[in-house]
Amino acid sequence: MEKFKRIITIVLDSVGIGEAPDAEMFGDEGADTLGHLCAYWENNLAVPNLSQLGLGRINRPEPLVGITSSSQLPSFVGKMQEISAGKDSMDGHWEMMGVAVRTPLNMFPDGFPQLLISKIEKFSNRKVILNRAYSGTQAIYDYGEQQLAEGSLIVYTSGDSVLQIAANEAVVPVDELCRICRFVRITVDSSQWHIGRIIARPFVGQTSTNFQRTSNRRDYSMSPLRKTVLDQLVEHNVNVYGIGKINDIFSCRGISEQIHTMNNDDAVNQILHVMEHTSTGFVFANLVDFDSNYGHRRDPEGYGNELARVDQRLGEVLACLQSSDLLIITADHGNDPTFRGHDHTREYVPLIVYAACLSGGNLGIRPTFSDLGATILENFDIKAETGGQSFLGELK
Ligand SMILES: O=P(O)(O)O[C@H]1O[C@H](CO)[C@@H](O)[C@H]1O
Ligand SMILES: [Mn+2]
Ligand SMILES: [Mn+2]
Repeated sequence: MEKFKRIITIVLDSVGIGEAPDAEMFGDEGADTLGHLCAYWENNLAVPNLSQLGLGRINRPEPLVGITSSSQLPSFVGKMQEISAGKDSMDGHWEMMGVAVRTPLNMFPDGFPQLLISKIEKFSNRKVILNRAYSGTQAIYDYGEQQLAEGSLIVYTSGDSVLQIAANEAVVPVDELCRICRFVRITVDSSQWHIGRIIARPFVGQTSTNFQRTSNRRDYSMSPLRKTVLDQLVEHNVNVYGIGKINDIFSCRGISEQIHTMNNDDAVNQILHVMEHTSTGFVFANLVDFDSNYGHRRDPEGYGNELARVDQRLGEVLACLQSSDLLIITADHGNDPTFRGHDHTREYVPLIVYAACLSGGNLGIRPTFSDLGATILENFDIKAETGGQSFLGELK
């Protein structure tokens, strides 16, 4: 088969497809983002495009309620298992791009060390409040009024290796919050703390009843430990278009064009824009709203509505595909909106691969997300170690 001129990979952030074999180690046995979502919606989850792309053909213990197991499009489907020590977005995306982090990064559920907090307070000249694991929306609900009155910084974390700082845009301008987060990134990088991401979480509003987070969120990730598939592509003159938080997750490395987005709808607009204006390269897009607005909020109603909205827009992406394009749809981890707690869940992720020239088939269970990166490199004739096995040869 001829190689593809362009590969478009869309990451539906947190749309997992059932507990991974090691879910128990994460306290996530029984988690099943898509399975529980479909069951919650009974037969009313309207995802015709994902269904046509073979979502219901992915092998799993129980069929997805209401999703047809026959599909008209000749796609290849499967699921991928994560080998990274963590189950955060950074882990998932890095592993897809050939860099699995096998040593766990540090987590601080009971709060970050006083030394780090003091450094943040000294640099920012602002007081740090909260400092422990908390839901981000609950944090601004419970502490937002204090933060607004004091001009302090709400520092919190989760079940991931993240340090998040929430502050009202009215008292801590976004630029200043980002400057503080960059300072924390540099400070953490030159220490023993090993934290995956520092995240700026600006919000607006006057009282706890109307506080709202804004799209000015910024993630400051560690720099990838080794060369990623993205680095390899750019070095070999293959253009990489990073849409959504891709740029943040890869610490700006290996990306030819960085496209920030406001929400999932905007992300699809940007995908379509890039597709209309290029015909070669690697388009890598993340649709974060499933995770941040619905998964962490344990909101299956909102999650399903969002999946239906994105599904509808996938119709536009399909219509825009050229004959030399390969479309890949996957996810970076689970975040079951019906599960206990409010953290990511250790799950398989779906793997849907479509091009008009294919006859369709099954890719089985891929033992690492890195199979995706290996496939991309092979397609662009680049030889480099990813830790994964390319499935390019299986696409017929
Ligand atoms: O509760 P919110 O602020 O959405 O935070 C979530 O966002 C982080 C990044 O996905 C996760 O680690 C989790 O902490
Ligand atoms: Mn994610
Ligand atoms: Mn998340």
